[in-house]
Amino acid sequence: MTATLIDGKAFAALIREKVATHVARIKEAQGVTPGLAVVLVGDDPASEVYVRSKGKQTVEAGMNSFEHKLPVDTTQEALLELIETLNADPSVHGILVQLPLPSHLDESLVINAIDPAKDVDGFHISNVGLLATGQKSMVPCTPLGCVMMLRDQLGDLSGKDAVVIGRSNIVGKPMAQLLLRESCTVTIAHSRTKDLPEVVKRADIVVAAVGRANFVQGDWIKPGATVIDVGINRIPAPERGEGKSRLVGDVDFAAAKEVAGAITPVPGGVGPMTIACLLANTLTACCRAHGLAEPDGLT
Ligand SMILES: Nc1nc2c(c(=O)[nH]1)N[C@@H](CN(C=O)c1ccc(C(=O)N[C@@H](CCC(=O)O)C(=O)O)cc1)CN2
Repeated sequence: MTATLIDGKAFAALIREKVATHVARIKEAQGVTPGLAVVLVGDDPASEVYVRSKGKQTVEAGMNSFEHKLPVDTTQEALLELIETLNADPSVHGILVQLPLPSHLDESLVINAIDPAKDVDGFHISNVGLLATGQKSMVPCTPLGCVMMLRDQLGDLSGKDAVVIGRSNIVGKPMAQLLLRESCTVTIAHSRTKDLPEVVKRADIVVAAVGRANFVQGDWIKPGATVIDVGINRIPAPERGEGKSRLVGDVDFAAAKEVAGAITPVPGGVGPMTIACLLANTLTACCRAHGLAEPDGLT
């Protein structure tokens, strides 16, 4: 059996189109333009690429992009001051601080300084609590993208057995909450889980978010299961030439695709959905701030 490939790149393009259409509508009808402020501290090359991409896609969707690049030795005080300013700025509907932050900065303190209504990453403790208690919140972008792809692939998710491998605050835990919201039966597995292959084998839905290249083996997958690979791991690829590398996920894709019913590739699966969902969250935050109707299917 060869699995259906879930094309995250194409799906993300559809989400961006939907966002752009709604943005054009509220600009025309209400004179409101959603604005996203992205804060980058330091010069991590991967973060610079993601931030550039966020700015470009924000503008392409018709929204305002405000980029704040701060030096690596920025103090906590200066960063908190910038966040205060952005919190108070009515043209900014979404604020995102690119992670990881340099090690001298306290990530939790910084994230929790963002106005929860503008927290388009959904990482603020208030949004975490709202999501966990089934209330309206801002939802973290990567898990939101995963659930959108699952709904598109499977329709109603209720009653499905889902395993999330990984318990990070950014992906694993919110992913589990979102699957619960969809009425799945959810297991969160992690490094101490006993008989992980057996646990995974029971699942109709497998979400791999462990950050270990090719960790999930093909023979762990239940035939016909849907596999969402959140991992982005760069590994050496000497076959491409000296010093070359390539991206792989947390799932052994070649083996898993022979067993699964559907699977996301890496690259081109979950990754592109992250930024598309950031645009969707920015639009949602703007609509909420102005008391406007929220677009369907983006939360
Ligand atoms: N504040 C945040 N920081 C970080 C987040 C986040 O959601 N909020 N997520 C990641 C990085 N990230 C966005 O910020 C991100 C990662 C990957 C992709 C993506 O499209 N990946 C491509 C491959 C890209 C490549 O070739 O290197 C793919 O998987 O196809 C987009 C966004 C950490 N920080």
